[in-house]
Amino acid sequence: MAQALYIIKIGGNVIDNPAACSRFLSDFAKLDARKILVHGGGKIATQIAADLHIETQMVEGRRITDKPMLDVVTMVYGGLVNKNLVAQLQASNCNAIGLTGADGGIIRSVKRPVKNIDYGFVGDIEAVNNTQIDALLNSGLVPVIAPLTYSSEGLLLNTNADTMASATAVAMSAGYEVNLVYCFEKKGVLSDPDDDDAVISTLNPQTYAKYKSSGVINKGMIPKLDNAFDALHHGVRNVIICHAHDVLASANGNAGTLITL
Ligand SMILES: Nc1ncnc2c1ncn2[C@@H]1O[C@H](COP(=O)(O)OP(=O)(O)O)[C@@H](O)[C@H]1O
Ligand SMILES: CC(=O)N[C@@H](CCC(=O)OP(=O)(O)O)C(=O)O
Repeated sequence: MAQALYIIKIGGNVIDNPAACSRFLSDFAKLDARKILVHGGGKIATQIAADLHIETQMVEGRRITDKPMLDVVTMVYGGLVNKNLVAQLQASNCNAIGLTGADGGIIRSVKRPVKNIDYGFVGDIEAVNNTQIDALLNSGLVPVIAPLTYSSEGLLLNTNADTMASATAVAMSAGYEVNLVYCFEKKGVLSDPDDDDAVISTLNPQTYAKYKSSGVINKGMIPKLDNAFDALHHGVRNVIICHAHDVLASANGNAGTLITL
């Protein structure tokens, strides 16, 4: 059997909460396996853009990224967030290396074509260089990947972090048994939005369709789950959605929502 690899995605609500984030990072550092961290940071980008009097516009969970907004997300994701995560992991004896999709050419995308909506400098992933990522893992490094990609024309493009994690998980499945874990600020996918303990233990496409049509699953959870099912359809072994505090428990299958086909 191929070796296990954990690809863990951490969302912007946790990154924006210093206590929750440092608890997560200390647990992530303890995870004794090959691992990759993919991070978001949408909430901080929105705050810093507002400080600079740049308005945020989201359509179906995706940020409209004009040139001023591209500059903000480049500084926030590629700099502020990525380098702080790396520094904290280094302090926990985890040999992290921070990368955008452009570094080492690890994730290439194409600027999203304009149809009804012009998303601006947003990338749709075309290729993940699993050989290059594997070379980093083989040298004992832990990649920490920011939600930015590059195009063959040399553009830097804003790319959703859930999709970065899913595409990386699919590409790495060529050589590993990949466990993809989406960590956020709730205990899992909930069957009652007002009850933080109402965690759905297993979600398959049928139950997903039911909860989605009743409106129980909505907003950012819909693209996250679409990415989760997509990963399972393309060779990823396991997908879990759980609280950032439960990252170690989830690695042992004891927390969150298990996504199945
Ligand atoms: N049934 C549900 N269970 C849990 N969260 C849900 C559900 N439906 C919608 N959500 C929302 O989905 C959000 C997670 O998606 P998103 O905002 O994209 O998070 P992140 O930035 O962490 O990736 C939660 O903060 C929550 O508000
Ligand atoms: C194109 C697009 O929407 N990109 C996202 C990338 C950050 C992200 O996905 O952050 P979270 O995981 O914290 O939501 C954005 O700028 O919000």
